[in-house]
This record gives sequence, C-alpha cells and structure tokens, in this order.
Amino acid sequence: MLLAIDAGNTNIVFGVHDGNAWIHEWRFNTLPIKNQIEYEVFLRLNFLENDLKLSDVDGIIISSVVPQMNTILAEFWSNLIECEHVFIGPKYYDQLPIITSNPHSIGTDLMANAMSAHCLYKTDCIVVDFGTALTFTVVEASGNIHGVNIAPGLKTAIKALVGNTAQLPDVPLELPTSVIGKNTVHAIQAGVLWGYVSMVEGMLDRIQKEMGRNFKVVATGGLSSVLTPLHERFDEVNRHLTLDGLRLIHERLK
Ligand SMILES: Nc1ncnc2c1ncn2[C@@H]1O[C@H](COP(=O)(O)OP(=O)(O)O)[C@@H](O)[C@H]1O
Ligand SMILES: CC(C)(COP(=O)(O)O)[C@@H](O)C(=O)NCCC(=O)O
Ligand SMILES: [K+]
Repeated sequence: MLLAIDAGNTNIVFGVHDGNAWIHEWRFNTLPIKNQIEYEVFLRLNFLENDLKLSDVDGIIISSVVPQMNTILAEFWSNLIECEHVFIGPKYYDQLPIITSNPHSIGTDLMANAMSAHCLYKTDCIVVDFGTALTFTVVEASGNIHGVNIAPGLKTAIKALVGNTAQLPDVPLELPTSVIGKNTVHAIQAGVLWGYVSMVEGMLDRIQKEMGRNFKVVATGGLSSVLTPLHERFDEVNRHLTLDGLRLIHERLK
C-alpha cells in the first residue's frame, strides 16, 4: 500500500493506494503548522476509522510546495510506519520521463501533474490546476515541460479583493446567471467567477496559438468543478491527477 502526501498552500492531501485504486483520501489544512503529535494522531485516526493498517504501508511519497512543512512531513510518520520514503525534488528528475529546463523553479506538484499527463494521456497536454494558485502546465507528448503559467487561484483572488477594500464582503463561489451584477455580492461573483472563465478560455487559446497546435486540456485541483461553463473546454477533469503523478513517480523510482 502506498501513502502519497501532497502538501499544497491550502491543503495537505493524504492518499492511500492499494495497487489498483485510491482507496482513501484525506485533507488537512496546511496552516497553521501543527506539531508532530497532531499529524501522528491525524494519520492514526484516519487509518483506524477506515479499517486500514499502518503496517500495510510499504511506500511513502511526499511532495511539498511549502518549505516550512518539509521537516515535519519527512518525519512525522516515522514512529508509525516502517518504510523508505521519497521526498520529491530535482535530484530525482533525471530518472523520470519528463523533462524540465529549470528543475529548481518548478513546484513538485506541477512535476507530479506533468508526470500524470505524460503517462496517462501520452499526448500534448495542458494541465490546469485550480488550487491556491491557478496554474497552466504545458506538457508536450515527448514529456518535455514547455513551461508554466501562474495566476492567483479563485479563492486567493477573492481574498485579495476583500482584504484590500473597505466595503467588499467575502462571497460564496457561485456563478451568477448574469455577467452584470445588480448588487455587491453578485457584482463580485460576476467579476471574479465569470472573469476567471474568460481568463481560462483566453489562456487556453493563447497557449495553443503560441504553441501552434491543439493540446488536450485536463483540469485538476480543489476548485476544478466550480466554473461549470469551462467544462466543455476541458477534455477531462481528474481530481486525482496530482496523487496519480506521485504514484507514477514512486513506481518509476522503485
Ligand atoms: N473537495 C473540495 N471541494 C470544494 N472545495 C475544495 C475541495 N478541496 C479543496 N477545496 C478548496 O479549493 C481550494 C484549493 O484547494 P487545493 O486544490 O487543495 O489547494 P492547494 O493544492 O493549493 O493546497 C481551497 O480553497 C479549498 O478550500
Ligand atoms: C505554483 C504553486 C504556488 C502552486 O501551488 P498550489 O496552488 O498547489 O498550492 C507551487 O507549485 C509553487 O510554489 N511552485 C514553485 C514555482 C513554480 O512552479 O514555478
Ligand atoms: K496542488
């Protein structure tokens, strides 16, 4: 059984894979950083509640884009699980079928997304990840990561707007029917959510125009289902893309 840990800026996702499928997945807020005991208890409880045995874990793979978390992530499970772990980083990249020209400046979650896209779809892909950041990773069929595009994520954009204005309230992530608001809440929802629909559509067009060909578009991340009008532009929404990438990287390094 593999335990994959994907630490993003909002959530740490723990996934357990039994060799056939992800049999369990849990989320834990990344911040504030907790102490080792809290992570141990979290892991122990979740295994217990789901009838899983910690002793069945024979592999651990970790990705983190939050360096403050790295020490605790590399250690907190060591009293509970006896096995080797892989903490993804540039030292492993030359063993992978994906190529990046700038290994020290690409998030390991984006490397995992690229690994998934390359191994699962075997074609030119744009991975759109709706996390704390909204990212577009351009992966060619050869496995070459042509480049990445990073914008504020949906919730991050709303937080920035609310935090930098005196009168604007936080709003639910609901797409209004009209792109023109008649009250403050609808105005923000129209501006941010419809704005992001147009941004993603425009970005996909621009990337493919610049690349001179069409790419398969795969969406992932916690907020990948919010902007429903985009679904016709996505060839696929795969919520497990990052975890799958971690699993595929682990398999490759074995
Ligand atoms: N299952 C879910 N359903 C709805 N919203 C979610 C879910 N998982 C995460 N989110 C929200 O999506 C946003 C991005 O989450 P996530 O993709 O986990 O970010 P990151 O990888 O940056 O930590 C967060 O604001 C989170 O609250
Ligand atoms: C772009 C990111 C902030 C995305 O993080 P997330 O939204 O998943 O929390 C992360 O992958 C990161 O910090 N990357 C390093 C810089 C880069 O990817 O180019
Ligand atoms: K992520």
